[in-house]
Amino acid sequence: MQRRDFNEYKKNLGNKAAEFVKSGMVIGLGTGSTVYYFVEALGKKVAKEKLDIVGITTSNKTKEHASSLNIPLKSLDEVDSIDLTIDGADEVSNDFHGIKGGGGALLFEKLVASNSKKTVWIIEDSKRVKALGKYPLPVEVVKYGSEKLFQKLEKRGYKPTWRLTDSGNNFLTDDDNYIIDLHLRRISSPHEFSRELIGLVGVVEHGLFLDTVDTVIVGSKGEIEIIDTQVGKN
Ligand SMILES: O=C[C@H](O)[C@H](O)[C@H](O)COP(=O)(O)O
Repeated sequence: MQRRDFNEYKKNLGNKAAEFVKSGMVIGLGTGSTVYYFVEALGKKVAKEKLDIVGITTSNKTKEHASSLNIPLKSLDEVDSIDLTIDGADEVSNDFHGIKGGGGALLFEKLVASNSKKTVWIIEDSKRVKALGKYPLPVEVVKYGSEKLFQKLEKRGYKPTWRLTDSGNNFLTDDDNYIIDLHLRRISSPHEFSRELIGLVGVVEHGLFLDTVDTVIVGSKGEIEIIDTQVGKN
């Protein structure tokens, strides 16, 4: 598929997601190239309809983008809860678990999602999979001792790689941590694996988003499908 078509998909997804936003809401603003179009659409909607909303961002990048469009923003600790979060995802399984963090924003995204009454993901159809794991699983780790942690993950057969910048330095998250990507191919028991990763000292968070999403908006061949996942919040 051509890049232009991809961007068209993302634009349609962003516009559709903006329809979910109503005046008076506190809105979680995800991160990524698909959410970019949602933020664009939201900015237009705020200006045109004089919507009274507050956005809670999940990355510095989204914060800059939303501010440039005059979307009113607050930090997570300044609000009681979030009514609705719109975010992207890297992979979504048939049972609606996801891998996120391709852009490195997993920690703040998970904080925002776990404080949201409703979470919506906007994805292209190609991101739907039977089982998670083909997409590298990001693990955010503190810098200190991270080489030891890397070796531990290697010994367990999880095929870790350091997330690097184009200039070859360690990628730094907005919270100033490193990311190790795990190349697993298939995660057969995501809940068990989530507990295992979180149990490792030095792991701050990982990109498995389990039992999180209420609605998935999928873009395929110019069509948009809205799937209510019926996933109960934990
Ligand atoms: O850290 C980044 C986020 O989890 C993104 O939501 C995810 O990587 C999907 O991004 P995109 O819409 O650019 O594919």
